[in-house]
Order: sequence, then C-alpha cells, then structure tokens
Amino acid sequence: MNLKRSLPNILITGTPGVGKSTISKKLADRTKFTWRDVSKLAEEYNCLDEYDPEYQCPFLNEDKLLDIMEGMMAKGGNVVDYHGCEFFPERWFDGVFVIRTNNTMLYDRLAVRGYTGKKLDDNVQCEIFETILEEAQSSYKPEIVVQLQNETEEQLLNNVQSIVDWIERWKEENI
Ligand SMILES: Nc1ncnc2c1ncn2[C@@H]1O[C@H](COP(=O)(O)OP(=O)(O)O)[C@@H](O)[C@H]1O
Repeated sequence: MNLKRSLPNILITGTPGVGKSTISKKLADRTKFTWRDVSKLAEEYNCLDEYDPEYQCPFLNEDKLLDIMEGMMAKGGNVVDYHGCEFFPERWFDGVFVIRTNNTMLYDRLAVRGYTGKKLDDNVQCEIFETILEEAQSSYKPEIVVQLQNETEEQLLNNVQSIVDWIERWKEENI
C-alpha cells in the first residue's frame, strides 16, 4: 500500500477477450475512477514501435509508456486495463484482478473480433496455460491478486460489484 494515495489503483488484467474493457468501463462508470486503457494510451502517446510480424501487433516501448503513466498513477483512482502485468511497477497497484474465461467461449469471442490463425491460437493457449495469472502471482503480493471468472452477464455484474465492494473496504481500511 502507498500511503500517499487517497484512492486505490486497480489493475484489470487477463488474456485478450476475457472482458477487461467491459468490466473496466462499468467499474469506471460506477466509481468515477479513471479508466486507463493501456493499449490506447500507448497509441495516443506514440509508444508503439515497429510491427512484429510474428505476433501481428506493434512492439510496445514499455519505458516510455511507464514514464507517461507515472504521473497519472500518483493520486490513485485509476482502473488500468491491460493484457499483461509484469512490466508495471509493483508499487502502483493496490488490487490486481485477473479476469478468466473458459477456452471455448474465449475462442468464439476472439473469432468474432476477427482473430485467426496463430494470433487466435496463441491467445487461447495463453488462457489455457494461465499465463497472465502466473504473471500476476509472480509480480504482486498474493493477497492483492484476485481471479474473477467472466462468462455470463450475471458474472459480469457480480464481478463489477465485487470490485466496487473491494474499493469500499480499501477506503475503510486506508483513509
Ligand atoms: N461476462 C460476459 N458475458 C458475455 N459476454 C461478455 C462478458 N464479458 C465480456 N463479454 C464480451 O466479450 C467480448 C470481449 O470483451 P472485452 O471487454 O473487449 O475483452 P478484453 O478487453 O479483455 O479484450 C466483447 O464482445 C464483450 O461484449
């Protein structure tokens, strides 16, 4: 915990397609926290380097992005949304929520998004092998890492509510 923050910073992470943006947007609407879509920030602040043909996406200039985000994170009240979590400074986050979706449902969501071939297979395997969960567990203290299953509309509402409740508890304990 960082004593200078009056509100917590939340990280919403997980494989592409698990529902991070959907949850982050609803959470930001409910809490008035600021939604930081890291992929969009990277584009907006020119942190994308040349295109990686193997993974069909541009390389991220992590150092430049972290420098830009540092000031945004200082006061707390951020919902940071990204499909990776190990390159952020550990001190930035009070709660890390790893969103999970079963493989067949994730496959369908990514296919609808237009993913095909290696990109589609790699992302589904990322979920099967729990890559992001392991990344989160090795990068942050276990007590701040929470897994949330996100497959149905009911789970979506419950997940948003449980993060809202988590924020309220953080405020009671830290303010
Ligand atoms: N709990 C859910 N139930 C049904 N569909 C969902 C749920 N959460 C997300 N989705 C859908 O799955 C797709 C991927 O969600 P998105 O939030 O864009 O994922 P991410 O930001 O992790 O890539 C979207 O079409 C979204 O509407």
